[in-house]
Amino acid sequence: MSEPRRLLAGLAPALVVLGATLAGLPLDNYPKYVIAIAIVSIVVGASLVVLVGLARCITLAAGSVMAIGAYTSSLLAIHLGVPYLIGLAAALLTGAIAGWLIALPGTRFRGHNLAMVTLVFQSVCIILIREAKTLTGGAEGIHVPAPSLFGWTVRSDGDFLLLIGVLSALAVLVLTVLVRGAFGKNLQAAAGNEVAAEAFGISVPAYLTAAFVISSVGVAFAGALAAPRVRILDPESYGVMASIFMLAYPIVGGMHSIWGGLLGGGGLRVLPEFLRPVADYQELFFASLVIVVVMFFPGGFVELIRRGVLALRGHPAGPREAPQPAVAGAQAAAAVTPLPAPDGAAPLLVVEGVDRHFGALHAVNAAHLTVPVGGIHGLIGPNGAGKTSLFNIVSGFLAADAGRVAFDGTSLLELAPRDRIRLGITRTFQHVAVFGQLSCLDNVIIGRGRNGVLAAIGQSVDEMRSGPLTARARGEALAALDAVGLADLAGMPAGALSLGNQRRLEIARAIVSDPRLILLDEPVSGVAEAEIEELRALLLRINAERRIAMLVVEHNIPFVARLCRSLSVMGAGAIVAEGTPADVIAMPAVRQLYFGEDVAA
Ligand SMILES: Nc1ncnc2c1ncn2[C@@H]1O[C@H](COP(=O)(O)OP(=O)(O)OP(=O)(O)O)[C@@H](O)[C@H]1O
Repeated sequence: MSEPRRLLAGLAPALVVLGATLAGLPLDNYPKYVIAIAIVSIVVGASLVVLVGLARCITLAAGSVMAIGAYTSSLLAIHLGVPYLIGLAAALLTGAIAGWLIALPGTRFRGHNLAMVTLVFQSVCIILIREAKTLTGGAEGIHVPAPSLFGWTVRSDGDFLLLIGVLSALAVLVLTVLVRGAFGKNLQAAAGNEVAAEAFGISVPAYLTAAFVISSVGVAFAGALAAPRVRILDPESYGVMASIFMLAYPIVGGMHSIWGGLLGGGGLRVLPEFLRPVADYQELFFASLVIVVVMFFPGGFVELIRRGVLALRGHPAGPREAPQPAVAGAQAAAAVTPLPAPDGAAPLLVVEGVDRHFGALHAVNAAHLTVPVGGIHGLIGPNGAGKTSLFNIVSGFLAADAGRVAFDGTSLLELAPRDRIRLGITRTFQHVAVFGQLSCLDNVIIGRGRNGVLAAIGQSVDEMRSGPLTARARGEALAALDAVGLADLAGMPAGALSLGNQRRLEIARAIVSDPRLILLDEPVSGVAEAEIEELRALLLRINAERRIAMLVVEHNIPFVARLCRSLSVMGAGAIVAEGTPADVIAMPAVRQLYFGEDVAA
């Protein structure tokens, strides 16, 4: 996408909100009111896209969070005479606290358990507001004074529309930057595949907490914006039905883009105006709409519009993978052979005396192995031998009971998986773990490993204006994609690639951070026979050109034998043989253990 188009795409949702505001100003009072309330719902919808769409966390607490924003700004104005803008800022703060409080238990649960957690928060909040009568006016409600800013008292419907429209456009702009930028992409990665996300420096709990906080800040802000316009605040308006209605915004609009929030929030808020003749059946209509969307258009209105546009352009099927690109050098695959082991290469990864029990089962028993700098070491063994357990201990996804795992002298056992990338260790996965909804380019950018929450927020701002961080990240990622022959597919959603290309994408993601060691977990599992030799050539080329060491767990013995310079064989949790592939595979004990051959015969 060209730079002006990228900027315009980032600004477009906020411009639509401003456009709706300007279009509403000449209208009568009632349409002005409807548009103002619809714009507030757009802010709610866009905020919920962050939590419900990108982070895939269900919430039934949006009503209470909106109430928290509304009551914060209003009570400060009523009881302390706090100016409107400071009240709005306070609503952002209480919204953030509410999001953080929900996240404390919320990040540990998913699905119906999370729904229950948020429902409890919702109920407790509404009960507290109702019972704190002297402060909040209780169930009877409390009158909110007209806000005033810099001497301008906001009274008329036009004034309210202008105020709400401008501030909402700002909120939508901020949310757009976050959703479209590195923060939104990393959040989708965290929600899509926690293990892969953690392996590339994305702290899943930190991102989910940030999603709860950002989403709650947006919803509370919307509550504070709307409060003076609705004039009387009462707790029942923010009850569980309101929460359910708000949850429908991203579901109906579309969960993965800010436009879903706009279409869902704005659309569902305006729809009742068109349903007035059948007002008694409104709720039935809404329920049916949600069911129809979930069943037939899980991508919501956004998906429906996208399909329509593609159909008009004559591409009804959406993005498709182009014919398989040739990997540079693949033609010469058969000629690529492992280099001899680097003479006297220093040990890079050292595993010593590692133990792991599962109950009475001794799954890893005093295991040891060494991968030298620039070496390619294979780990083989029959099913259940303990290879995956040992691999997971090395990659940090399984704790060891005893032993030592050191990388270039640094002990790894105390490090979280996401911290290993900083040392220069990356990995691929037995079951390919690309982030399917993100483009190949974004998958590889995540592989750079600079994925802390604050860094991603900074990167999101940089991406909006295509600053130097973005240019560098894209340049490095494109180079890595080029190295594996996928540069032409950079913009393609990773989930649309063939399995062989997803394996290559994983390799690009693993090499982009310039690691010193890649842990390859069954790299040719499920790959078509014809592509295995290409992948072997690719790995050998990467090893030779970038001097990246590799530890490979694999069942495909011919592949391992032609890729690796040294092998360890596991049997019943222990390392039972090691040496060059030719020597190891020729050992009678290994043939018996691995291939079940009768050595005595
Ligand atoms: N989380 C777990 N809980 C209990 N037992 C486990 C667990 N993970 C592995 N095991 C057991 O530990 C032993 C070693 O399993 P592991 O998966 O490490 O072997 P493997 O060599 O990788 O096998 P495969 O090649 O089939 O993947 C097996 O008996 C397995 O059933």
